Formats: sequence, C-alpha cells, structure tokens
Amino acid sequence: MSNSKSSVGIAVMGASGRMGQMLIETVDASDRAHLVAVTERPGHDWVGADLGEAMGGAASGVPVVDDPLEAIVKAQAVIDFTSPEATVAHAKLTAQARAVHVIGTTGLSDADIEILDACAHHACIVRAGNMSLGVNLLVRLTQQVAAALDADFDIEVVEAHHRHKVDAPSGTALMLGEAAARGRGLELSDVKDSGRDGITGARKRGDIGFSAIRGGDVVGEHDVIFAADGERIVLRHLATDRAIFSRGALKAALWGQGREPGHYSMMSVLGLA
Ligand SMILES: NC(=O)C1=CN([C@@H]2O[C@H](COP(=O)(O)OP(=O)(O)OC[C@H]3O[C@@H](n4cnc5c(N)ncnc54)[C@H](O)[C@@H]3O)[C@@H](O)[C@H]2O)C=CC1
Ligand SMILES: O=C(O)C1=N[C@H](C(=O)O)C[C@H](O)C1
Repeated sequence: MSNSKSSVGIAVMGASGRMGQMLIETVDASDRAHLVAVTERPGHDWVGADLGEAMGGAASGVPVVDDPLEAIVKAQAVIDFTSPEATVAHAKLTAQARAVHVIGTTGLSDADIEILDACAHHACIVRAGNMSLGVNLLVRLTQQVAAALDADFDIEVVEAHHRHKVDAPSGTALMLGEAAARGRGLELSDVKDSGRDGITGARKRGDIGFSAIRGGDVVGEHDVIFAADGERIVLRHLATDRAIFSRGALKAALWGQGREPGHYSMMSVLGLA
C-alpha cells in the first residue's frame, strides 16, 4: 500500500461486494493509490468493523462506515460498484465534494443517467458498464463490423453471468448493442429486442436481439453474433477474473485526477475514444 504525497486517496463503496473486495485488493497492491475509506449499506454486518478484520485478515486501521459523506470527504476518487439507488445518491455527494467518481454499477435507468449528467457538471464522472480493456476494444470492433455489414446480417448479443447478477441485459451487452446500432447509424432504443418468450413472430429485419444466461460463478461472457444466410461472424469476450474490472476502475480514478468536470467513458481513459 502506498501513501506518498503523489498517491491518490481512494474510497471504495460497497466494500463487502464481489467487486468491492476485488477493488480493495487492487488499490492495496497499487503504488499510485491508497485506500482512505470504505462503505457498506446501513445494517450490513461489516459496518463498524475494521476492514482488514472484516475481510478475515489483520487490522488495517480503515473502519467500514455506512455514511457515504464521511468516506467521500476523505477521498480524491470514489470507486462505486454498488446499486443504482446508492450510486445516484453517491453522485450527488461526489459532485459537492468535487471528487472523481468512477461508476461501474449497471442497471441504471435513463432517469438515473440524467441525474449523473447533472452531477457531471461539477465533478469528473467516469462510467462504464464494463471497465476492462478487452470489452472496450470489442465495443470498438463491434461498431466497425456493424458499419461494414448491412441488415442481411442479423445482430444478436448473448451474455452469461453468475447466478447472483440482478440486472439484464448486462451493462456490457447494452454497450455492445449501442455500438452495433451506432455502426448502423441507428439508436438502440429503436431496434432493441430483448426478453423473447412465447409466439414472438419472426425476427424483424434490422433488430438487435439480446439473450441472457444466468448460472453458477460465470464472471462474464459476451458474444456479438452477426448471422446471415450461409455464414456467421462471432465476436467474443470471456472474463475469467474480476481483476480486469478493478484494474480498469483504478486506472480511471487516476486518469480523472485534475480532469475537467464531465461524464466520461472508459473509451476516453483507454485512449480508444
Ligand atoms: N462496470 C464493470 O466493469 C462491472 C460492473 N459490475 C457491476 O457492479 C455492481 C456490483 O456488482 P457485484 O460486486 O457483483 O455485486 P455485489 O452485490 O456483490 O456488491 C454490491 C455491494 O454494494 C453494497 N451496497 C448496496 N447499497 C449500498 C449503499 N447504499 N452503500 C454502500 N454499499 C452498498 C452491497 O451491500 C454489496 O456489498 C453491479 O451493478 C454489477 O453489474 C460488476 C463487475 C464489473
Ligand atoms: O454483474 C457482473 O458481475 C458484471 N457486470 C457488468 C455487466 O453488467 O456487464 C460487467 C461484467 O460483465 C460483470
């Protein structure tokens, strides 16, 4: 853990979560950042405990708190992989504190995103449904392939995740679908077809379809299928380790330091914009 003058102080929201724990490990291993605060939701077992002890190790001196403001005022960057409701509440506070807010939370509604847009007038927000280099590159490739092919190629996005995931389609699947629509000069909302069940009728030409599989401990798998008569192109990303997401999030937190307020994506952070 680094704590030098140039090291960036990070608050991790949702410390006990799958991503929360991975983020804490990533920050601890970094020589460019250090952990200053962590939160959990009110009523969670970890609240009031020492973080190190709650994680089953030695005392770390960092208490788990349930007041987000208490954490945010200590931090230069806040990393947030929690729930839509919590993330929107946190954004109002990071905007006031002018802290960089890195948001990995998925399942945000259009209304939630409008609030984040407003908060981004005051602070730097970096938000992406997937923080990995591989997926962001796949987003770029998906747009290029979609632009090169006409609607004789049906586009389907298929994703698989662990049994605990609460939102569908995944944030990544939506990023890929948006990229495919963009490649065709369309808005995803005009061509999105998800949740097929029953007598759906034949597939509509030009639609972009979504299917979600949930089970076991799958970290995250995404296929973008371009299916025509006689041939198919499949672009695929397989995540096998959540560290790809936490490393991306930390990179975004560092990238955001001194950055103008705005609502940025990982494309900017990774130089793919
Ligand atoms: N953008 C990306 O690269 C990735 C995004 N995600 C997204 O991150 C989110 C979290 O995923 P997981 O870690 O798997 O879920 P999880 O359920 O394991 O963790 C969420 C944590 O947030 C905590 N939490 C909820 N409300 C809170 C509040 N008000 N204050 C503080 N903590 C609060 C929960 O108690 C829980 O510990 C999901 O939306 C998921 O889709 C997950 C992986 C990668
Ligand atoms: O919930 C998850 O686990 C993941 N969520 C993100 C998503 O919704 O795409 C990113 C990754 O696939 C893991």
